[in-house]
Amino acid sequence: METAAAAPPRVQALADAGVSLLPAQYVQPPELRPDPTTTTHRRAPTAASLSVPVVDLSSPGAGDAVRRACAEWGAFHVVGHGVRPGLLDAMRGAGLAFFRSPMEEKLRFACDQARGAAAEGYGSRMLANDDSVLDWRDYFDHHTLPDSRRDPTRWPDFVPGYRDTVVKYSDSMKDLAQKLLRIVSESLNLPPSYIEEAVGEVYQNITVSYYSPCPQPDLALGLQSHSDMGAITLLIQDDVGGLEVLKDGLWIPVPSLPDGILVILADQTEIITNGRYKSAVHRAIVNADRARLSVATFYDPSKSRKICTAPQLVSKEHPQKYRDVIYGDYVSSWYSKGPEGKRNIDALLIEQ
Ligand SMILES: O=C(O)CCC(=O)C(=O)O
Ligand SMILES: [Fe+2]
Repeated sequence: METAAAAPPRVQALADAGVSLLPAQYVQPPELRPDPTTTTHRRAPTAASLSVPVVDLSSPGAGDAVRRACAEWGAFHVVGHGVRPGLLDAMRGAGLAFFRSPMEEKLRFACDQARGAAAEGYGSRMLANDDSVLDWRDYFDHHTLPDSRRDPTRWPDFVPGYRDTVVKYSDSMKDLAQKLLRIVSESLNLPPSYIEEAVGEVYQNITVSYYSPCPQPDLALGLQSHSDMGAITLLIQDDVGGLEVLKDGLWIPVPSLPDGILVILADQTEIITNGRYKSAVHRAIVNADRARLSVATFYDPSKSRKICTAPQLVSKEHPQKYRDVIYGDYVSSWYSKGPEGKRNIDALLIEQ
């Protein structure tokens, strides 16, 4: 178990101190760097025509567009989603105000390392593993649902309106995630409530990530390559850019879309849909000039929930791909091993 003394400094403190060389703990191995010379995953040329699809949820063709986007990308922007644009801006604004506040204020809400890697609060590192390369990122994680986990007194009190904004944002993202899960279920000819019921009671976390300017951005990652572990993630970001999605071996930049929300399918949806829809592998790169902010809202099962593939999607042509899994076991395997360049979900593959 890690001790508080071993905790790395906040990335923002390193950046504010004006370090000109990236500390060794943050240096990625050559093959994982943003522009590696040796890897199968290259970055798309800047003018690449490939970009994450945009689906207008208010249009009659939304169902078909979601089906295509899920099958081809596992990630897509939604517009026409019905969420008040002012709420998206308020959430980004609250997050930014937190990170721009004095360090001693922020540290009053530091996550408790002793409570494990997924503890709520202000933190910097994800993996408990001491030898893993660190992300060039600080974050604030909020436990927002179910209500029994939601304790706003654990969230910043020094940014006016912060707690109220997070509560409103949480409720609104829950509604949108459920609407999307219904569309996703129907797009596979499952009953509309199928995936929502397979996931069970929603465990929602909201993570605000803050990527400080990085002295040597070519050597670092803001957030290493991963897929999200739960069912579905909804992400908003500012206009700085840095999020990339892996598509057919190429890293494709995901620009921010004003008022748009990025939908990212996560691993449990891949298991439930028998791999018809894949979780999207993504990462965040950093830059030397501008800090970047994103807000990810994770819609996850409870730790005790058993996740199983929909029998309707298993057939002779589509044999079951993944073993059933208790969600808590799935999460602990990730925290103990880390992604190691492989997809976590591969550990569940059934030999065909
Ligand atoms: O900052 C981003 O754009 C990505 C965040 C993310 O992928 C995550 O928190 O899981
Ligand atoms: Fe993610």
